[in-house]
Amino acid sequence: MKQYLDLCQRIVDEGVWVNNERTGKRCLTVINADLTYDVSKGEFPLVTTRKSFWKSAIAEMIGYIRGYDNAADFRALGTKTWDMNSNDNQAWLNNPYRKGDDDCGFIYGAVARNFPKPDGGSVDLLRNIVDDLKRGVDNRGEILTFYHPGAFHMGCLRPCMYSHHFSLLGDTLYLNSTQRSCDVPLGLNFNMVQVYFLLAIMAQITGKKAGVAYHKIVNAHIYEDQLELMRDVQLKREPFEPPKLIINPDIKSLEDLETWVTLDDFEVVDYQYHEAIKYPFSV
Ligand SMILES: Nc1nc(=O)c2c([nH]1)NC[C@@H]1CN(c3ccc(C(=O)N[C@@H](CCC(=O)O)C(=O)O)cc3)CN21
Ligand SMILES: O=c1ccn([C@H]2C[C@H](O)[C@@H](COP(=O)(O)O)O2)c(=O)[nH]1
Repeated sequence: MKQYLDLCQRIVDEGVWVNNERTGKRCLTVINADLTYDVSKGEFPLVTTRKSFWKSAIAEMIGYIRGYDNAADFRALGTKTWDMNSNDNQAWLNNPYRKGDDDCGFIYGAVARNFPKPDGGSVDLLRNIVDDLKRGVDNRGEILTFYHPGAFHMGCLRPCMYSHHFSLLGDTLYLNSTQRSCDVPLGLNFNMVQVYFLLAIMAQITGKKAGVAYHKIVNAHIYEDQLELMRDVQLKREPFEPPKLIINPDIKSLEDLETWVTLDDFEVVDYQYHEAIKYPFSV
């Protein structure tokens, strides 16, 4: 939590205004931030200086794991986060690849579970990583990537947290996640939860101990219409002690995550938080 608040304060104090063409808004921006979550110690990075809808964040990551490409599927799992990007962005609405209402196109997990090979066919990156880790193999390239520049024109948004690199030291699993672009008031609130969750659940389904997750952010920004709420409301609040994330121990495989798992399999205990803040969302 301190790491999050320090980053927010750094943007307020040192950020540079940058015009963003896609959204037509200005963003107060810094370059490079490194956040660390010790999953072995249960350091769940949930924001306490406003109510965080952590279930939405976990639902989004499960949707990526399942390879979803449709906002209706994300909604059925428990998150509305893809509604606006799939249905409210004019450039995407005009895109001939859009298959209809709620279609997100070729994004995130849809790419990673079906990564096209230049010589034909595709690779299921996640399946391969899970199979390797289960056998105790780390080939120094256990990289779950959502980033395919040759397919950007076929999706509603380029992936922001685009790479998750897993490593084994003995039977302890580590994760390095990289994010190219970060909406600190809204997106990061979810992305921190997702990095922690991804390491915890991958350790659980591969039979390894969870170690540390390292979260690298390149462009960290606050949109102009979010700044006042961040500077004058959220940053004036005192954080509470962090809560704990409890995951159903019956989740034992990638197939479990793909089939029967719901948000009822996750619980957050001892979550004390300040009241919700509604930050504007830029499509
Ligand atoms: N501008 C922008 N920022 C983002 O963070 C973002 C995107 N676009 N596009 C793709 C996804 C969608 N994400 C989202 C979308 C909506 C919320 C949001 O509205 N959060 C509210 C309410 C959440 C809820 O009720 O479940 C929040 O207060 O956190 C957060 C992240 C993260 N990503
Ligand atoms: O997981 C996510 C997804 C998206 N974001 C934010 C970061 C940016 O504000 C926008 C994406 O815009 P680009 O023009 O494609 O950079 O969404 C996030 O923080 N986390």
